[in-house]
Amino acid sequence: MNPYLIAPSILSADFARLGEEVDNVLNAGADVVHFDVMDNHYVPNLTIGPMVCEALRKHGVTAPIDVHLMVSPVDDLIRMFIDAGASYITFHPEASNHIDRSLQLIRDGGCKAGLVFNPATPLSYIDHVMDKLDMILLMSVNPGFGGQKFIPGTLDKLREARKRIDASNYNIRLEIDGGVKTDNIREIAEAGADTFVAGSAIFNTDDYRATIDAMRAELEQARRAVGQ
Ligand SMILES: O=C(CO)[C@@H](O)[C@H](O)COP(=O)(O)O
Repeated sequence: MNPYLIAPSILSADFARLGEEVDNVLNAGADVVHFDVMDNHYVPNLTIGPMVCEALRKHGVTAPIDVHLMVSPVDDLIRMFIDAGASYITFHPEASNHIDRSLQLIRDGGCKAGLVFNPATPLSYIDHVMDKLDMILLMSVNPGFGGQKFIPGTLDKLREARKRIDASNYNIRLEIDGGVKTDNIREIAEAGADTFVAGSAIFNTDDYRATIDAMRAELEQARRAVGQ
């Protein structure tokens, strides 16, 4: 099993102080910067693009930047985020005209590639592209906004995805995004996730380190429970 990674979603950060917010959350022990890109077309909201990713790199961020594209179409932005310094690039399969080609584009650009599944999107999209995946991201809310409630049915979907990954020969991260909090992260990890996006649960607290430490303590319990 891969080490557990905590990936704060900067959607809930103070955008007026973004560089400082990212520094603070990384200094508080976060592993990955989760970067939500919304286009007011695929989802009903508008956020940040490749210029902001590049600005974070110029600011000195060396941690992995995990770019979640909630856009349609995807290929032009994939190219731009490769150039902007992304580490992971994930997209929604129904937003790409050619899923295999878009995944290959990401890998050819030197980034790790992944597919994202909305709560009602079937996992079967992974069937013929497992060899091109570094990450599967399950949305546990409908995409577009931070601060929503975790949809409990996602736990079964996580178990199914975990089985599929373990039965394959590939090292694919299983990421969860939406409504992840200190009081449910353990159950989510026990269902099979290894990468945890949390926006409001971290950025809406005064003490990022205390929140991340509390999440890690829960994850440690999960690790014991799943026997890793
Ligand atoms: O991609 C999204 C929303 O579309 C997420 O990354 C949210 O930003 C997570 O926020 P919280 O539910 O953790 O507040």
